[in-house]
This record gives sequence, structure tokens and C-alpha cells, in this order.
Amino acid sequence: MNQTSSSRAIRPRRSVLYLPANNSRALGKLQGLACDSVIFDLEDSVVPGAKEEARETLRRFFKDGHAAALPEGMETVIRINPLSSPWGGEDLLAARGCKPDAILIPKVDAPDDIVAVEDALEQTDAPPSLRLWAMIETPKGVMNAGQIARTARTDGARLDCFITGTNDLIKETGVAALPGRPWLSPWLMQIILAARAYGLDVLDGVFNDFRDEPGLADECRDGQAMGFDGKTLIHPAQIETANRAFGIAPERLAEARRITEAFALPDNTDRGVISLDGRMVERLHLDMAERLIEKAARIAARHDGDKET
Ligand SMILES: CC(C)(COP(=O)(O)OP(=O)(O)OC[C@H]1O[C@@H](n2cnc3c(N)ncnc32)[C@H](O)[C@@H]1OP(=O)(O)O)[C@@H](O)C(=O)NCCC(=O)NCCSC(=O)C[C@H](O)C(=O)O
Ligand SMILES: [Mg+2]
Repeated sequence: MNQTSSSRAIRPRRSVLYLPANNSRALGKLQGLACDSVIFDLEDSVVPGAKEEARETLRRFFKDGHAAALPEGMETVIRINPLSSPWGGEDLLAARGCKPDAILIPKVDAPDDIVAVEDALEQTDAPPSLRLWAMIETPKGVMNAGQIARTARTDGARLDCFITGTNDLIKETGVAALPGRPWLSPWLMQIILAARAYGLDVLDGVFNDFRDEPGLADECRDGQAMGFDGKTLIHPAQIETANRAFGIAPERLAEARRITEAFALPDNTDRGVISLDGRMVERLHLDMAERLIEKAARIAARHDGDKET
């Protein structure tokens, strides 16, 4: 069955932090961070000569229980190198052995790149709960985004989330990296549309200037308005800004509650459309309000978990 954006699982992915898998100091910091997800990177932040060391550091991190001890609800993702690269096969085996929540495939050009990883995982009896995330960051990836997202419809599919790789897209296309992303945005919107057509989450690319908080806040605001679920990050200093931008403001939550309460009134239970404060409100708005309330509850649960640790 096709999963639509209103039926997909709700999982806060406001702030998704990359961390080079061979950076032990950064790994040691994770426990105290409030990001919703972490991506342990074996790809671009690790030079070829350090790939094996990075895999080994990651294996130990998971084996010694450090991943299990992360704050409740923090999702763990491992970014492997492409299967077509000299490191991809070993990375996939190492990632599978770590048992993260998801494996992130970079530079996905076409559906076959997802299918190849799914097939390889089948050989290892990977549990059905292991998800796949895909980076859309090449011209072909953008052009084929709909077909790639469509693989999520097949039986046993693992694809769950797209990430836009804006640095690679800028490199591959020569598009200007300007504030407000005027030329990049049409491609980002295309990726968002493809993800939504098949019920996937979709995350915005990184903001490289990690000391420019106002710049990050602007880009997060734009990303949220474009429809992204959250932002990928490179530095702990960026987490709070992303959590705020992709979180749920009290006014939005209050409005959602008013919509659910209005539809629950005896006069309105059988009505498809009602009037609220001079505005038309339909059942699709009720669906949106219910999802927003559930998402707010999941975010609150994340923070309760943070307090306990
Ligand atoms: C960008 C950095 C290299 C900056 O590092 P550094 O100069 O060490 O920063 P600070 O001195 O300000 O760090 C302060 C402390 O915070 C820890 N730290 C830094 N970054 C992280 C992190 N990502 N996760 C956890 N902890 C972190 C430092 O260890 C310091 O701690 P301490 O020493 O105890 O004081 C660095 O931030 C970094 O490496 N970031 C991640 C880079 C990365 O993963 N890049 C690849 C993913 S982005 C990408 O590929 C985009 C995509 O594919 C595309 O195409 O767009
Ligand atoms: Mg990239």
C-alpha cells in the first residue's frame, strides 16, 4: 500500500548531527547532546587512509554499549561509502554489525542504488526494523528522486528518509551558494515533493558556517517553510537553533488543540467542514492538527528523557 505523508510514522528529526566516526572526542560528547538523531560518518569526513580505523572505532562504540547508553529516543544512523567505492562493502558489513536504527546511503543516483543495499542486507539476515536513508545530492539523484522514493512502496522496503546533500549538489552543478538559496531551492522542493509522494521524511542539508547562528536560523526558517522535517548539522552549537525552528511553537499547538476540540463538539462530530473564528476548517485540518499534537508529545518525551539522564 502506498504510504502517504499523513499515514507515515511520526518521529522527531528536527536536528540530525553528523559526526566523523573516527573522532573519539566528538563521540565522547554525544551523550550530553540534545539532537534527535546522530549520523556516524564513514564517508566524506573520513579520509581513505582512516576508513578502517573509523569502522573499528564505531564497532567498539556500539559493542561497548555507548550507543545503547545515548539519551532515550536519539536515533542512530551510520553513513557508509557508496557500494561502488572501494570501502562500501566493508562499511555495510560493519554498519550492519553495529545494529543502528538506520544506514545512510550517499550519492544515490537511481533506484538500483537502494535495491543493491537492500539485497546485500538480505544476505546478512538484517532485521526488518533496520531502515535505509538516502542522500539525494547528485544531478541524477535529483532528476530520479521520484523513482528512488517509489522504492519505498515495494514489499519489505526499508527506505525511510531522504537527506539533501547541498554541498555535493553545489559542487556537481556549479550553482551559486547564496544566502536564501535562490537557485538551489527548486531542486530542494523537487526532492521534498518526491519524498512526500511516497511517505518519506526529508531533511535539509548542512549549514557550513557553524559560528553564524543568525545565518543558520534564517536557513532553518526557510527549510521549515519549504516542508523539511529537520536539518542536518555539523556542530553541536547548531542543535538548539534547529530544535527551535523545527519544533512546535506553543501557538501552533494551541491552535491544533482548538481544532480537535471544535470537531469533538456534539454538533460537529458528523460534519466535514466547520467554521472556527471566521475560517473554514475541514477534516484534513483535523488530520494535520492531530499529527501536530502527536509530534509535540513525541518531542516532549525526548526532552523528558534528556532530563532523566
Ligand atoms: C566542523 C568541525 C571540523 C569543527 O571542529 P572543531 O574545530 O573541533 O570545533 P570546536 O572546537 O568548536 O568543537 C567544540 C567541541 O565540540 C566537539 N564537536 C565538534 N563537532 C562535533 C560533532 N559534529 N559532533 C560531536 N561533537 C563535536 C569537539 O570535539 C569539541 O569538543 P572538545 O574537544 O571536547 O572541546 C567539526 O565540528 C566536525 O568535524 N563536524 C562534522 C563534520 C562532518 O561530519 N562532515 C561530514 C558531514 S556533512 C556532509 O557530508 C554534507 C553532505 O554530504 C553534502 O554533500 O552536503
Ligand atoms: Mg555529500
